[in-house]
Amino acid sequence: MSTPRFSTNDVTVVFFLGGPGSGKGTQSANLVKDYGFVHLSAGDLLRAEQVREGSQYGELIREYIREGKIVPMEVTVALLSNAMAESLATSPPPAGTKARFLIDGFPRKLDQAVFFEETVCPSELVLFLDCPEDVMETRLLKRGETSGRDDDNAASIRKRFRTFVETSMPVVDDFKKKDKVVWVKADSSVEKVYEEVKAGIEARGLQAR
Ligand SMILES: Nc1ncnc2c1ncn2[C@@H]1O[C@H](COP(=O)(O)OP(=O)(O)OP(=O)(O)O)[C@@H](O)[C@H]1O
Ligand SMILES: O=c1ccn([C@@H]2O[C@H](COP(=O)(O)O)[C@@H](O)[C@H]2O)c(=O)[nH]1
Repeated sequence: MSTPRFSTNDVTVVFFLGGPGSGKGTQSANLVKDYGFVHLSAGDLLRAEQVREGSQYGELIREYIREGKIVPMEVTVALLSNAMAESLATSPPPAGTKARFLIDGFPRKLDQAVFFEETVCPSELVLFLDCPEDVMETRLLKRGETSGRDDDNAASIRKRFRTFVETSMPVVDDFKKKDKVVWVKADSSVEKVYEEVKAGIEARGLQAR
């Protein structure tokens, strides 16, 4: 078995999961401000790689995202791992503290979770936003009016929901069995959801910084 690239002595990884439109990006902004997390969105990293000049993965990523499918994990894990290394090199955490990474929208498949924890860093916690599909759909269609995202349309949203239920929920269930999940209902206001997020992570020992 390989040694993870980052030690849990230096780095705290929190995976942030939830259906498309459940509010992960929105809540991440609060968590960065109050808890000193570095926010790494797997979807954002993939979208940046998609348009990077010279990327060999641009077309593949575009197709997977439009179809709501999960990009092969080697691509995503390399992007995340490199982003962590770059963050540690350019913005190290305050002396005597561990860097905190909030990894948004990843892992979305069981093999990704295993591969990341074995080769990059074991996670400390999984924060999960639980939101009904009809609420998420309304939010995504509204976001689609301005987001410019290829996948914020009715057809892609349906495919993303299906992938989430069939492939990503088993990841949450697996972490739940390991008692690693902070489970938050996410169909109320941004402020109310954040109160529950804070209470949940603080109960697991993560304090504001
Ligand atoms: N609690 C909330 N109440 C109402 N609207 C919300 C709430 N949380 C987020 N939104 C809005 O819903 C949309 C989706 O939120 P956000 O982008 O944070 O979701 P996400 O889980 O990161 O989605 P994705 O995984 O598709 O990127 C945004 O337009 C956001 O402003
Ligand atoms: O680990 C990941 C994360 C994302 N994707 C692909 O990107 C889109 C959009 O992700 P968001 O989190 O909604 O920004 C997702 O539907 C997947 O196609 C991925 O393949 N792997």
